[in-house]
Amino acid sequence: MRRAVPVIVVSGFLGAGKTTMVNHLLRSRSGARIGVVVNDFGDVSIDALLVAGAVDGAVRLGNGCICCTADADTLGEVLGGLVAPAAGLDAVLVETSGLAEPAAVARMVIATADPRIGYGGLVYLVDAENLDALRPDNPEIDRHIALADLLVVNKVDRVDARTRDRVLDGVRALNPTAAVVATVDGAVDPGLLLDIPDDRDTGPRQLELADLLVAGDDETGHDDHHHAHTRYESLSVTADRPLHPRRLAAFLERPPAGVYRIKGVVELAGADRHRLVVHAVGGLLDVTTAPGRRASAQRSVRQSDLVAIGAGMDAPTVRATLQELETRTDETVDAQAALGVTRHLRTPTPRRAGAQT
Ligand SMILES: Nc1nc2c(ncn2[C@@H]2O[C@H](COP(=O)(O)OP(=O)(O)OP(=O)(O)O)[C@@H](O)[C@H]2O)c(=O)[nH]1
Repeated sequence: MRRAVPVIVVSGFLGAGKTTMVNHLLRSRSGARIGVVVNDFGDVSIDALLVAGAVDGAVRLGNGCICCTADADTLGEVLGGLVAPAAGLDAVLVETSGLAEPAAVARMVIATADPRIGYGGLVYLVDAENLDALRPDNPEIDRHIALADLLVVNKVDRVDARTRDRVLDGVRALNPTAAVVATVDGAVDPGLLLDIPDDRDTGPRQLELADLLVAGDDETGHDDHHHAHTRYESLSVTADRPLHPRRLAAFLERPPAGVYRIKGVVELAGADRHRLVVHAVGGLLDVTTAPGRRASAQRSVRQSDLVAIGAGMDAPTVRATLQELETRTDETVDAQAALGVTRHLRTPTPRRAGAQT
């Protein structure tokens, strides 16, 4: 079963750099095909859409603020067209107007009840240059920062290092669990937001899951001094024993600070084992049954692979939490435990008579 297409809500105060970031992602040649829903079509350059080859994936949602003028049904219809398999999109970005209530838009995406649509999280852009001046008159900014799954502190080229660090500390204080990156021109690393497909010939070489891991460990220096701030980190584990469903559910629903999204193929322990593909962002889970059961020459079919992707993660804590997901040899897991994860399955596990799980 095809995974639901993640729909990522991009929000931020007027002029924070939302369109700049969306255009950056469209131009990034990541290999991911991205659809865009914008409040003001004029904001997204057609050039960028052409570069990304995602011309069919752009929808303008009337004039006016998305959270006031659209309801879940309207947005659901628009998104339904974009996530149709024929569109072949890997992700959809919903860029809200600068005055939108991001929680309302996120709720609309979640409320669409279309199994092809998955909520991809709330990305909130912060204007590093103007945050201090804006906060007193716009108290909602603090609330929006607190709600975000990923905070992009943009325009750091417009402030000195001390101000940048103060703004970063300030947003972390308002939202201690979100992943936080500092950017110029919204240049977030696409791998933080998007799954980079490995089966399309759109560049010299596509990033694979394994590359994400390598990218996270690669600390080679770069002359671009912003690079270190904009890159994501990823941590992974491979477990030979099945994972404990309750610990896995807790990890997916309440990931450690700095983790933006989690993905993996997991084998659950319990009387009725399931091999599942899990994706999580912002505590929302997208769980499907893993396709096929073939083990490759190197991999055991019982193995679980999990990757946590984020920015500003405490690596030892995340790694330890990942490692603790594996069941211990002396541990028994009751059959009910799996429900913590399987209740998030979008369709029931197909069963064959006598099938062993
Ligand atoms: N110096 C600097 N300018 C930036 C940066 N990011 C965006 N800008 C500029 O800031 C202005 C606003 O950026 P947009 O991307 O249009 O911001 P927006 O959040 O989409 O704006 P609204 O749609 O009006 O809410 C543009 O002129 C951008 O070129 C940055 O990191 N540094």
